[in-house]
Amino acid sequence: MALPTSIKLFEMAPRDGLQNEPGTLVPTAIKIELIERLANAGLTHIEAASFVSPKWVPQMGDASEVMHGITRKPGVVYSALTPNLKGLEGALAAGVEEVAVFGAASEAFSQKNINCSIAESLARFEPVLARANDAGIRVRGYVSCVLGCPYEGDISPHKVAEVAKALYEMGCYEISLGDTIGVGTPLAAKRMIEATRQQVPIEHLAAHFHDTYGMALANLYAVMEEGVGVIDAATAGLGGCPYAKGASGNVATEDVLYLLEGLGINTGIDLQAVIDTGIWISQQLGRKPSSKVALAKSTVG
Ligand SMILES: CC(C)(COP(=O)([O-])OP(=O)([O-])OC[C@H]1O[C@@H](n2cnc3c(N)ncnc32)[C@H](O)[C@@H]1OP(=O)([O-])[O-])[C@@H](O)C(=O)NCCC(=O)NCCSC(=O)C[C@@](C)(O)CC(=O)[O-]
Repeated sequence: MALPTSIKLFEMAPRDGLQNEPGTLVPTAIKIELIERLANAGLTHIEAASFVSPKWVPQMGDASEVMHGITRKPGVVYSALTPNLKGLEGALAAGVEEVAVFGAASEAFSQKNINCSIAESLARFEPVLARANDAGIRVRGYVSCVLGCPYEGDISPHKVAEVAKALYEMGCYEISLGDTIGVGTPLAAKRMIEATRQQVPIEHLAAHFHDTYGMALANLYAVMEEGVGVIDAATAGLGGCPYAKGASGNVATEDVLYLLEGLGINTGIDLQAVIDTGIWISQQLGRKPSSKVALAKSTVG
């Protein structure tokens, strides 16, 4: 199948990128500056915060302050994770204009991550969708562990399709399919998409691939060939998941942009500005960006 002619990038660094940062809390001002720099670089969808329990994910404990603190750029959607009604109410009070619920295709991961079964999570999301609908905001849905689980191992593509379908039928406008621990390979990624697109139209599917085994770009190319046109990525390749030990961050935004430029797919995003932002945030965190493109195009290496 031909590759999509346009790709929407969903930037994850402020949320998925920072939620698992070890050590001291990243200052709110740094998070705000990161979000503003990303918007200025041309990213139009930025997952900015997470309204989850601060006991579970301390780095996201200042979600409200972050959302209140950012200067919003017209045309940019600043979204946040909301696992339940409490999170949604916090997000609404902070002026969030799009939220996301997050489930899993693995029972064990669901328990570790959000302390309930898959069925309980779906039941918990129903009132979140209803309230968000009343408030006039869109809800994205995530499915974690679509290509493998740290506790259960292999995950059936049919289980992924089943959970994605439930979220879509509940009203999620887009379903982001997470290779949470980055174990996928291209053929497995294709098979997972083939099964899921039977239940959810391909234009409502997004790829959210972590790069633990260095396969994320290859997997993205494979699912783009299946028609996936939305990609989640984190500048500097920041991140990991608190409930998936050893998992590295999302595929780096810089690397995805370089791939897309090479394919002649224009995103309107300024690659150099993203590289600079990745170097800046990595310096704040005391490390180098994990983006190969950033390292190749700069002197930080
Ligand atoms: C879902 C819960 C809250 C259930 O946690 P729980 O303990 O089962 O919830 P509860 O309803 O029994 O409440 C317990 C306490 O948490 C509070 N609470 C309850 N809800 C909230 C809230 N929204 N915001 C703030 N506080 C909250 C609640 O008020 C209470 O406070 P206490 O009375 O003990 O002081 C918990 O398990 C949690 O916060 N988990 C966080 C999971 C998480 O953030 N994981 C990382 C994101 S998912 C991910 O990274 C994957 C993804 C999306 O990127 C895709 C991929 O890569 O695959």
